[in-house]
Amino acid sequence: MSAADEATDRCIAVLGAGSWGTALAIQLARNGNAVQLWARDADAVAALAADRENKRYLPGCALPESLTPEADMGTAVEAADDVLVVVPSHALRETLERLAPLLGEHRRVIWATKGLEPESAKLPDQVAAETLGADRVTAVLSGPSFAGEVGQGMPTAVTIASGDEAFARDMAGAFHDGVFRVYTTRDVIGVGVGGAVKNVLAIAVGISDGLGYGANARALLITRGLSEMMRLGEKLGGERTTFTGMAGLGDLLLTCTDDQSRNRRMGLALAAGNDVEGAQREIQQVVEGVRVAREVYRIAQHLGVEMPIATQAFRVLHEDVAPRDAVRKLTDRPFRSEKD
Ligand SMILES: NC(=O)C1=CN([C@@H]2O[C@H](COP(=O)(O)OP(=O)(O)OC[C@H]3O[C@@H](n4cnc5c(N)ncnc54)[C@H](OP(=O)(O)O)[C@@H]3O)[C@@H](O)[C@H]2O)C=CC1
Ligand SMILES: O=C(CO)COP(=O)(O)O
Repeated sequence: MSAADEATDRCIAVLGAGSWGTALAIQLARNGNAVQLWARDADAVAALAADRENKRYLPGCALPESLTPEADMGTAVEAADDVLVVVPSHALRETLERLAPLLGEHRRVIWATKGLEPESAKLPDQVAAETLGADRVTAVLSGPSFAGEVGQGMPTAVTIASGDEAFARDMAGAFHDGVFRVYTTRDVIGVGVGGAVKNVLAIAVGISDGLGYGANARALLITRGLSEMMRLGEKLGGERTTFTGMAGLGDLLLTCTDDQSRNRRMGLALAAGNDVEGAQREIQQVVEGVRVAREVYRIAQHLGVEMPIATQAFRVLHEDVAPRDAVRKLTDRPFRSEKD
C-alpha cells in the first residue's frame, strides 16, 4: 500500500495558494492528509473549488479530493491540527499576525517562505517568534523544489528544520513518500539564510548568462556565491554543513541553472535591457530576490561580511548600475586566496 492510500487523521491548513502553497497542499493531500487551502482572495478560492485546479498559479495539476479551498482563515485553521504558511516574505508578518489569535494552544506552525523581511532584514523565524511568541513550536521547509515539478509528482527532496525534533519528524512524515523526500535538521538559521540568499545569487547568474558570458562564468558565480552564502550564514549563526546541503548548495544550483526559476529569469530579463518593474510584470509571480537583495546588502554592510556578487546584483536591481558594468566589477577584482 502506498502512503497515498493510507489516509491519516491529520488535517493541515495551508495559508497561501500561490504556486508553492498549491503544490505543497497537493503533496500533503496526495500523501493522505486532509488539507484546507486558504487564499486571501475569495474569487480565487471559488475558482479553485470550481476548477479543482489552480489555473492562475499551477496549471495542469489537479487538486486531490481531500483538499478543500477555503476563503476564511479562521475556518481553515479551526479544522486543522497544524498550519503551513506559504506566502511571500513581504507578506509573512501580516499573515502571521492574523494567524496568531486563531492558533489556540496546540497548533504548530511551519512556513515555506524563502526570504528576509523588507526593511528589518529579519529571517522568517525571527518574524515568527515576534508574532506567534517564542514558545510556539515552529519549523521551516526549504530546498531545491520548483512548484511545477512537485505539482506533477516529480522526484524532489527538501529539508525541514526545527528546534523541536518531534515537529520536524511529524511534518517530514506528513510530506514524505516515494517521490517527495524530506531530510530534517535543527539548523533553522542556516536553512533560512540559504533560502534567502540563493534568490539574489540566481539573479546574478541570470544576468551573466543573459549577457552570454558562458559556462565558466556561471560556475564561478555559483561557487563563489556559495562562499558568500556561507560567510553570511555562519556569521548569523547557521551551521557550515547546512550550506552544502539541500537548502544551501542544492537550492542554489537549482535556482541558478534552470529557467523555471523566476529569480534567474529576472536576471535574464535585466541583461536583455528590461527594467525591474517591466520584468516583474512579465513574470507575474513573486521574485523574492529583488527585495531580498536590498536586505542582504544591508546586513552584509552592517556585519562587515564581504559579498561582492550579491552586492553587484543589488546595484543592478536598485542603483541603476548596468549589468555589464556590474559583471566587470566582479571580474576586475584583485587575485586572492580561494579560502578567503
Ligand atoms: N514557486 C516555487 O517553486 C517555490 C516558492 N517558494 C517560496 O514560497 C513563497 C511563496 O511563493 P510562491 O507561491 O511561489 O509565489 P506566487 O507568486 O506563486 O504566489 C504568491 C501567493 O501569495 C499570495 N499573497 C501575496 N501577498 C499576500 C498577502 N499579503 N497575504 C496573503 N497572501 C498573499 C498571492 O495571492 P494573490 O494572488 O491574491 O496576490 C499568491 O497566492 C516565496 O517565499 C517563494 O520564494 C519556495 C520554494 C519553491
Ligand atoms: O525556491 C525555488 C526553488 O527551490 C523557486 O525559485 P524561484 O523563486 O527563483 O522561482
